[in-house]
Amino acid sequence: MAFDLDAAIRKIPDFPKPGILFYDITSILANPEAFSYCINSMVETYKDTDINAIAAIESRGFIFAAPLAERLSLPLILVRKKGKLPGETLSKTFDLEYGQDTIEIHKADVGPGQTFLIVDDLVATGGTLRAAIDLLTEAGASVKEIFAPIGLPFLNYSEKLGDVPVRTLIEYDSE
Ligand SMILES: O=P(O)(O)OC[C@H]1O[C@H](OP(=O)(O)OP(=O)(O)O)[C@H](O)[C@@H]1O
Ligand SMILES: Nc1ncnc2[nH]cnc12
Repeated sequence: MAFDLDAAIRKIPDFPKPGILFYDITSILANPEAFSYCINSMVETYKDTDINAIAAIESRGFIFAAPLAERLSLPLILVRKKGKLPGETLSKTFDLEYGQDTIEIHKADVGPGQTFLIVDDLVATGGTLRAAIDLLTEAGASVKEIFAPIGLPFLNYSEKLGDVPVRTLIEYDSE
């Protein structure tokens, strides 16, 4: 029988703002079987593909991307919130489900010849991932696919990400 990932995800109503149902991945991390299920599913999916680099979205995306990069022996590039990377950066500001943010990458670590998988924990509006795709593309790399364990397709992320396939382990239909 397939692993019951839904049962491993804590749902918190009205966090961080009224009307938002928060899908909390800390309950996956606190459950070794659930976390292994996520990482092993990713390894099986991407082990024989032509991706040659992984981009991880701060901060919860780092947790899922790092074990995958290590298991597949691929370079791991951090997409960080503004002001955290010490070297020369490219940056992008974008809208979130609940606010606005700016992300950055190190210019020196990304370039032509790289075919990226972008990893995050959850896709909501797709704003973060759209900004990450644009950054990596501006740097000369290409983005082959997006992976996040959780997807919220009712927030219409495919409108923003239609040109890049999104793979998830579980999707929720409404809040
Ligand atoms: O699809 P979107 O509407 O862009 O939203 C999804 C993003 O929002 C959350 O990150 P958040 O900015 O809350 O940061 P965190 O991982 O550091 O908590 C989540 O981890 C995704 O990165
Ligand atoms: N509803 C949600 N739950 C958890 N993380 C999120 N990031 C953006 N929207 C979210």
